[in-house]
Amino acid sequence: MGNLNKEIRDGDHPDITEERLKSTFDTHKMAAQIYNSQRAADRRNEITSAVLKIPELQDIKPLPFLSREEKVEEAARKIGILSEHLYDLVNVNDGAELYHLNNVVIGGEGNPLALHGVMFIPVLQAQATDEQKKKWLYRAMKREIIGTYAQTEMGHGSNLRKLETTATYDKATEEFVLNSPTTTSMKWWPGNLGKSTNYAVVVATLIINEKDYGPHSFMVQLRDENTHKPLPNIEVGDIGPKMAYNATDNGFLKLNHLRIPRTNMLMKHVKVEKDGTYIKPPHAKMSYSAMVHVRAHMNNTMAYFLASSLTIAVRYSSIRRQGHINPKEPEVKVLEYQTQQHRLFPHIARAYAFSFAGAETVRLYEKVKKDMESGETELMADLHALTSGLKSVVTYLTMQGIEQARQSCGGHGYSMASYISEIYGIAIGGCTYEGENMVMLLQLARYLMKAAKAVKEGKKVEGLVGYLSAPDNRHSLIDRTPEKSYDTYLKTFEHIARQQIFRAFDKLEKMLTSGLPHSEAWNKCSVELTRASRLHTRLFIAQAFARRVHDVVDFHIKEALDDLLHLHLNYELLDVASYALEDGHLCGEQMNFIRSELYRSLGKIRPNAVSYVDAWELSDMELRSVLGRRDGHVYENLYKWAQNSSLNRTDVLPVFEKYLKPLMMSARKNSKL
Ligand SMILES: CCCCCCCC/C=C\CCCCCCCCCCCC(=O)SCCNC(=O)CCNC(=O)[C@H](O)C(C)(C)COP(=O)(O)OP(=O)(O)OC[C@H]1O[C@@H](n2cnc3c(N)ncnc32)[C@H](O)[C@@H]1OP(=O)(O)O
Ligand SMILES: Cc1cc2nc3c(=O)[nH]c(=O)nc-3n(C[C@H](O)[C@H](O)[C@H](O)COP(=O)(O)OP(=O)(O)OC[C@H]3O[C@@H](n4cnc5c(N)ncnc54)[C@H](O)[C@@H]3O)c2cc1C
Repeated sequence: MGNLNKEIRDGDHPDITEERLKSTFDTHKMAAQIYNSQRAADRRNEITSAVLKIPELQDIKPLPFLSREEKVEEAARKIGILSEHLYDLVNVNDGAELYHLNNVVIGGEGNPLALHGVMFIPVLQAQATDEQKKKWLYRAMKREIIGTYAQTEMGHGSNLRKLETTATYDKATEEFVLNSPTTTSMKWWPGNLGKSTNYAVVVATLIINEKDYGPHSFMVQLRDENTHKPLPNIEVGDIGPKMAYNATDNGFLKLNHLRIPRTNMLMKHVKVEKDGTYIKPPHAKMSYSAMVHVRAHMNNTMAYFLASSLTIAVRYSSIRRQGHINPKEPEVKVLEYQTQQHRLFPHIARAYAFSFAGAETVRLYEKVKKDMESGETELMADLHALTSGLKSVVTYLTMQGIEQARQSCGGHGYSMASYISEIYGIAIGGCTYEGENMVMLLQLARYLMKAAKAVKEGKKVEGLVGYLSAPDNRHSLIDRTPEKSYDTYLKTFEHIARQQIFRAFDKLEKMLTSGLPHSEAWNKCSVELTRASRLHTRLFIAQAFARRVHDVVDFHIKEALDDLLHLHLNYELLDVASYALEDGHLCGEQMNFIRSELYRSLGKIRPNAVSYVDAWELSDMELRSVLGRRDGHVYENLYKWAQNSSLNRTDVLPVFEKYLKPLMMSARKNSKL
């Protein structure tokens, strides 16, 4: 039998090999859990190997040394080369394969086709009629045209009902007139809008006979297909540098009474007839499908970002030696410190949890998408609630985890050589895009309040909120169950979420009864409401983790996942324990029990720590991190990496003659006086 950890190679740093030899599970079999099938895990590695054989697809130099313009150019150059090899490298109908290809070759900072693939094509698939698909979708899929999704404006992103861009129907010419009447009405932020795309699905407020019908989607050609020059009545450009995503040209767009044919409104579900008659869609929010598409996939992209930074931090912690635990012995790997383990291991567990919750979410999304094609909309509210909560909680916890990973690498974590700060910048965009986190937590809260009302009225609720009408224990039985039975943990999470949901509900009801208008009462309860949404979502994540562990057949994989789940449940419970202490559901003694289980878990995870992150099978090419190198040879490569700095091209910079020398000369002269 070969090594269980598949990353072991001759010549690697002995400290990292020592870690890998301790693995109790086959890391490639674990990858099958993370990527949902052995085939998917195999394909990732096959794609990486194939890419490594194409020299033009390698980074020209480490990305942090490129200027913004060079980053934009480098991403476009690679997209061009990828286009030639695409059909040999991936199954183009498999989103996971495309995403992996993107991560290996280009990385997370963006590329000209990102929004084209992530939103433009999905919105056409979901909202275009067959005729419209013939006109745009098939061309888009062949990349004859490149598009984006232009919704957010300078003045409005969250509140779509107040978008200022108007699409006014002109019955006489059977056209819509698209207009940006104010500075704040300019589209602002859409990815790749600035310079790369020649088409956009523009979301504008539909006006017919002076009546406002709310946001609708329109296809707009932005640029000439040959010259790429902006078309008349269109002003378009880049919004400038951002915290990250700097290979992406997020853009602005001003439409000056631009006329487009009536048939450019996406009309699969909703229609404006020639005479201006408006025909409603089966569900008012069907036009929000592209956003739900991205939200449903965000758990997995966040899990990926979190796992990337943890791979870097855990590998580095296994070769970084500093300080002593036993003064008579050599300096220890920093991974031996309990504080380091506590800082990193719970986030490893979260990355796995997000991936498992993500798989369930994508399954529900696929079902709803299929239902919607035939006009069936029953599950849309469930999906919207679930994805709203998850996108908010998962992005926020990912942000925390990545920052802990960075700090756990000490000074070198702060260097771009770690690449963690770039991953952080990219990932935290997710707290904002696709619905600002608080706004989306409040969307979930609407759903939870409806369920709470039903329960109060004596009705039974089911599905995601079924636990609200299930029997509850007054006191948690957490310390009175056999090992590896997680039922009592999950029941405790249920209790906490239920209590908070009803606390928020009661507060809201009390305010409404006192005569406060609903929107004011809602605002005054909104912190409590967002807490309810978070607890409900964290319960779902824990349940999804437990469901996956329950389903695993392979003994060693199950045992290893079980250890992570145990850590997850204890860590997360401690994080939210104050809610259960408040009403005596948990007592001080049980808190001690949870704490000691947590510490025991850290010890159990420790020997497998490197293998848990190796199981994500993130190649050096995609990690782009000196600290996270698979072979553990960090120090010599850190020195090599620094040689890329343009400041090192000469021993003496011109600034010396220009500024520093005069400064020192004058100081010396003065001190002689
Ligand atoms: C050749 C080479 C190939 C190489 C391969 C390359 C491939 C590239 C691959 C990978 C690259 C990856 C790159 C990733 C890039 C990152 C992408 C970033 C994308 C970011 C894009 C955006 O941000 S787009 C803009 C997003 N904007 C938002 O999300 C706005 C948020 N606001 C809203 O969504 C809405 O305003 C609101 C939901 C908050 C409120 O809406 P509204 O005012 O209309 O409703 P109400 O609050 O009144 O609610 C009424 C009622 O409706 C229900 N509801 C709302 N939404 C939905 C819904 N979607 N579905 C179902 N129901 C919904 C709501 O719950 C209410 O129900 P009630 O019953 O009345 O309570
Ligand atoms: C990296 C990145 C990529 C993006 N890509 C695209 C794209 O491709 N296409 C596109 O159309 N857009 C894109 N966006 C825009 C993005 O979708 C919006 O910025 C986002 O939806 C948030 O909206 P906002 O900017 O209006 O925030 P605001 O709503 O102005 O948020 C500001 C504050 O107000 C609070 N707030 C607002 N409303 C409420 C409320 N009702 N209740 C309580 N609090 C509230 C928020 O919680 C937040 O704290 C992108 C943004 C980023 C950062």
